[in-house]
Amino acid sequence: MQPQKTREEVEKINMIDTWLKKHRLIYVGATRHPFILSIRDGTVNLSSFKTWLGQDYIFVRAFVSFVASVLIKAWKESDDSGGDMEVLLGGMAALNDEIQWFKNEASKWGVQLSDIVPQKANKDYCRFLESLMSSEVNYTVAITAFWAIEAVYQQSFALCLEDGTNTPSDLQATCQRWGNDGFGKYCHSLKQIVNRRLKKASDDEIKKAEVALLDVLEHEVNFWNMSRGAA
Ligand SMILES: Cc1ncc(CO)c(N)n1
Repeated sequence: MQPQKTREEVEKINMIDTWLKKHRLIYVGATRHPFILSIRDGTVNLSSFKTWLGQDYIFVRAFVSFVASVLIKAWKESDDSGGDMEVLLGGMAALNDEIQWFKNEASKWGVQLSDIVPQKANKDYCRFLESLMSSEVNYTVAITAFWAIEAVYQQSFALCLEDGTNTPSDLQATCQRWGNDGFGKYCHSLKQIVNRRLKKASDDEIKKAEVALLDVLEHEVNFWNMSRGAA
């Protein structure tokens, strides 16, 4: 007979779900933010949307550098039994598309990207990404943050595509970008990598990864809040 698993062992099998249960309220705060709910119910203020668009373009440029740093950590540290590098490379390819998409979208909405000044929440978030790029931060912690950053957008925008929502037709493409099934599957692959790493991680690494997740959720809420300030 197999020895019974302790509660800690059971929790570690799917650490992410354990954490999302534990930090439910802050997760919901990041994934059902009033800005997203306003897109979903069609009451979104267009100046809010444009603010978000311009700020996110700046964020994504920093994010690409962060993803490159995660790829380097994967190469150096991962046993790569899950094909981590391919998943990360796919993410980078999607970001290449995404930068072009932001440029097209900005010109469609009359947003001049060269004039955008990063707001405080954006600068804080980019600085946080930079701190994770340090070689002192290990792969498990960095990829936990990476998954969380992608998952918040996936969950948020998928919410705007559900049946019975009033998402304005000219914002559908934006919601599709992060809310589509392919992006959902990609986030799921990232989550599996994170869970696999956390199962083998030391207590210290696990603690740091949990803090990184909470930091991401807080930065995401502050990021969404910027658009509200513009209304
Ligand atoms: C602020 C923010 N979080 C997450 C993503 C997902 O790529 C993004 N584009 N911007």
